[in-house]
Amino acid sequence: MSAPLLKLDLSHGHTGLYVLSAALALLSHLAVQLREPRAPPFVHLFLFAAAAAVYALHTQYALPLGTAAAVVARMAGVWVATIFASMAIYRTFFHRLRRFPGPRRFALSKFVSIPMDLAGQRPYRVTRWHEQYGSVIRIGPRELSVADPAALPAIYGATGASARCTRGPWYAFTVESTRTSSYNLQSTPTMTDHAARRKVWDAAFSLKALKGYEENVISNVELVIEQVGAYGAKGPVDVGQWMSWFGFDVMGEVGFGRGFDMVKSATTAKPIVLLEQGVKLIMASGNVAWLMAMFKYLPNPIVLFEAWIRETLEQRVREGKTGVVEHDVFSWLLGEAKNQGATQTMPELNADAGLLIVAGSDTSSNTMAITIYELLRNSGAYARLQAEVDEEFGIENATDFTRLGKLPYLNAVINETLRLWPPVASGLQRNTPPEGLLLPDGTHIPGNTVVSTATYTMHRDARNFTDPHAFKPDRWLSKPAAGEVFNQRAFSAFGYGPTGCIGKNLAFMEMRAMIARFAQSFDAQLAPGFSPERFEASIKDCFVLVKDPINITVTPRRNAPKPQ
Ligand code: HEM
Repeated sequence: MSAPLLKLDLSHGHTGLYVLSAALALLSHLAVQLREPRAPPFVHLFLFAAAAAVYALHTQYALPLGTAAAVVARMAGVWVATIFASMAIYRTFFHRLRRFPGPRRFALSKFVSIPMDLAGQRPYRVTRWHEQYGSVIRIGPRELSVADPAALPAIYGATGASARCTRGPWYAFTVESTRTSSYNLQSTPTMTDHAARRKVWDAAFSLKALKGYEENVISNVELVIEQVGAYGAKGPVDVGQWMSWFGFDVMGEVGFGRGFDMVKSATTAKPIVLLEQGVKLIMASGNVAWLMAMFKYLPNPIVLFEAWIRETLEQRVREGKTGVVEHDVFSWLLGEAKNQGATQTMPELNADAGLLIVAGSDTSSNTMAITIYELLRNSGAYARLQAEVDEEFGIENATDFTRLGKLPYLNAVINETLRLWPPVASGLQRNTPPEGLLLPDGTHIPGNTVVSTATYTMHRDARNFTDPHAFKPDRWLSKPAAGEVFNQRAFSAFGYGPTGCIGKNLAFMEMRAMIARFAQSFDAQLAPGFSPERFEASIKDCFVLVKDPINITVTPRRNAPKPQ
């Protein structure tokens, strides 16, 4: 037996070992102070140290293996308890964010946020905290939430300190959870790299490119109208489900020429089932970096969806070379549309394909479904929309995108729905640069702080919108009356600045055509027994909005315009 590296007297028990664990925990805290552990190496180190300790106690101190393992398990317990206590004390009394108000528990650890995110309650809780503590609050150990519209340019703007911000840790987590481990456009950390990458995407969403997608959008809208008509003749339909199928079908086809045929088959395709499970995992586990990064080592929906994307894209690239595919987003990202090669690597393109499906589907489909819900829930709104569409289009199908863009009430109902139910409801995290950020109200946000604006909160704030919880499309149509407020600067459903939604125009194409054609084709009502209160309480923010079915009855229009 060789001499022990560290001489410990274990003849009077193991107290010395536990004191050593506590001391190591304090040293570990010092090592990771100001930074949250980000990646599995941290966990690997811990597991390696534990295994080494068992081995050393067994071989160097002749403890039986079982006893050595039990002692090390207790040492690990002491280590964990000490580091948590040390972090709690530091974060409460010494941290640079200690002066910001907010719910105390949430300042101690991101673990505390997991149940809230699993339940999809983040925007609602954050709103209550803002009401209680003010406009700038601490919602995590090194995280602040801001509910002041004037702060949007300061945090997300293209110039000044905001341009030196990087994407917050949540974006890195979404990358760390994948095996490709490649950034997509949205998660690209620095604003300079993002701007370079966005140029490629800009071409795919130019007016010329959008024109190429029109036919595809229209044929998918028409298929929904046909299917909802057929299924609606048999009984109530869940309009949320139909819009979701439509959203994915369009994104598959417009994205890379590969629809999922979900509207046609009235079933959810396997990759989409995986995706829906995966995004919930991201939302909940994204609070704790190393937890998220562990997922990629286990079979889980995210890596299975990733594998599907990889195969689909490889096939798309092969087809592109034969010149078969045109008019899809990837014809631009792959450089086919301009007869050039792709400027991005294959892992980057895979990551972007995943982003396209995630960012472009549930966002628009939730908005379409909830717009139809709001129109049916609010007396007279649906009939008013029908009248507007009839007046413009008569017996012609309402699919001319230029004319749809000019219908005031149609656009107002979509915007009002986005205000009440923004599909990206929680804040978009930024990491502040070393010098920090100055907000317009004079608040200085220290460097290396995670900060975001609270979209849902600002949309539901009576200081920005009179009667903020009511569906009132008219607020978008005329100047506010005396004593009323309409602060359009607070409306940030599509994000803000250079990282704002690139798909906004495509989303509006889909939403306008779908809602107008729906109103033109059907008389509709919320199904008997449907409870709006229960439905609204069911809406959760699980990275995408998750909600109960919206059951409605539809019948062909009785008073539709007739040919002259
Ligand atoms: C009602 C519909 C939509 C809403 C409310 C919405 C909202 C948003 C928001 C808030 C962001 C900023 C996210 C961030 O900074 O992390 C964003 C980014 C993005 N959206 Fe949308 N979106 C919608 C539809 C679409 C559609 C249809 C597409 C695709 C065709 C799309 C593609 C993207 C992409 C690629 C980004 C990342 C942009 C970047 O980082 O530069 N979105 N969207």
